[in-house]
Amino acid sequence: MQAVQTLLSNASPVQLGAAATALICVVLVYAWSTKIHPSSCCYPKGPPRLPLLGNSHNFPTENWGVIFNEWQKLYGDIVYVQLPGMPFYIINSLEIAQELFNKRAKLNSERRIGYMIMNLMGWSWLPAFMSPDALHGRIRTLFRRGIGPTKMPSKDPLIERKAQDFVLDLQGVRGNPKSTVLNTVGMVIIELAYGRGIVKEHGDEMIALNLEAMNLLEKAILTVWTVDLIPLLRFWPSWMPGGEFKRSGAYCKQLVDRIRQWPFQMAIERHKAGTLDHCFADDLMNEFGTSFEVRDTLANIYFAGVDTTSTLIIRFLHTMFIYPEVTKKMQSEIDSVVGRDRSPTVKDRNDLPYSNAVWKEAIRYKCSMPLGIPHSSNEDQLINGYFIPKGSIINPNFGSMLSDPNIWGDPDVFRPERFLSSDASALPDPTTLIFGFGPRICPGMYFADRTGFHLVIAAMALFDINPLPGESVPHPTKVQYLKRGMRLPVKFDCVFTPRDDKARQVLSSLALSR
Ligand code: HEM
Repeated sequence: MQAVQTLLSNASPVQLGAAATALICVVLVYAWSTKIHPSSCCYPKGPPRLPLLGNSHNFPTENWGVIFNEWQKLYGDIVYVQLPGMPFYIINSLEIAQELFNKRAKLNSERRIGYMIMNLMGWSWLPAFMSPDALHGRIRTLFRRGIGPTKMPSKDPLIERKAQDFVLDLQGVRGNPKSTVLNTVGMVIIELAYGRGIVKEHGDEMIALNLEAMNLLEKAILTVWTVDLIPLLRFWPSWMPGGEFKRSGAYCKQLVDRIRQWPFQMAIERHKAGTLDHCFADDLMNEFGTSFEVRDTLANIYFAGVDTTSTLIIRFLHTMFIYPEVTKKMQSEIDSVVGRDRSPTVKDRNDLPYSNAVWKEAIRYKCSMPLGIPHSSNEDQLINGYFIPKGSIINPNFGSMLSDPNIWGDPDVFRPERFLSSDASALPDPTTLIFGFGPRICPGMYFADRTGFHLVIAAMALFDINPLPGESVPHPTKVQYLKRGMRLPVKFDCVFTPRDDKARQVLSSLALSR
């Protein structure tokens, strides 16, 4: 203090004036950096916008993952896009995503889904679309009770039995194994939810119903609905010209209502009669009764789990197809741990470090589900000096995070060994990252990872994945992927050939035991 007084008494008026100006500047800069300025110029960079139309003209209608990665290279870790009435942010950096969705979870865990999907098509009960309120919290609790990390081991017998069906079905595949994988995962999920008896009697019908509703939802998500932009249209009579949106909404709603009610009623009847197998429905009804939350948790599992888990498995099998030398290494690890006389069990996983590394790398490499479900902000905020207004859509780009050269060094190289090196613990875990963030992180992640890994290990223990006769394995750089949200290979024509006589024997004895 003394020193300050001495300095002041020795200073000239000009020096005092300069010091005061500097002090005021420091105070103003501090105030500026801690206060949010809605009118500020500090929006992140983004693709060129047109007056009034914003980015409506150059926002992609497909291939989002690839285009968002190109934008990352041009505009950086936060990209700003202006859609009609909707500021849209693409978050390409893991660090920024963790700040926004984990540390500031209270500000950034909303969803913003339109009236058409929520009200007219009847999807407001899907937890992925709900606001993070008390009901959403209760449904997440039910998920934890049924398929949380401590519950999953009780599902191992189901997963192992279905893995046996899977390898038997793969024997017959000539061409793309997609439908075999989708059918297996669909059956695992429906049996997990409603039990073996219901699946035996109604499984195919339930899958068909769910698929139809899911296709309608997928199309609806990719459509800009006029009723979402002009709320007055909500009162437009469905029989009037232009009322098609109401009629197609009503059609979807009756499908969705059937998906929620019909299997649940069957499960209630069997539960009362004591004939319901041990399953998710049984666990939840024993603990929580037959509330609508229980019904909706069960009905959601198929939508949320089938396409996603199947995509991971198909992409893994395809990666093994194009990297046969990795398949060989994995098989020799499986042989040394499991032997050749039995099928792998879920518990074998802990003893398969190389196979686990391949699973992680297959999820990371050219990420199959590059975009999560967009979050929305419920308050104005600043991030790294950029402004995000309340009501913005904030979309994590996993594809960019999983191919960031600052994290991965050589992201375009398929190299499972990166997860076995001495500094592997510093790497993000793709088997966690792709499931999202904060209070909205995927509640099905333990199920998807456990089931997915076991199904692929069961397949790799017995089969080589070869090209069809007369064709050859495509070079990894020549592979093309679909331009949809789930990036499956455009062409995956293969044949699952039993590795040798030992594998044929295991398959024959499995077939006999059915
Ligand atoms: C490979 C498979 C899967 C992937 C990659 C995946 C990924 C995701 C992602 C990225 C989210 C959004 C997280 C966020 O907003 O930050 C999510 C949400 C969700 N997932 Fe999954 N998921 C998978 C499988 C499953 C399965 C098997 C189930 C159910 C059995 C499931 C149920 C849900 C639900 C209910 C939500 C909404 C959570 C909420 O908004 O609170 N998912 N999933």
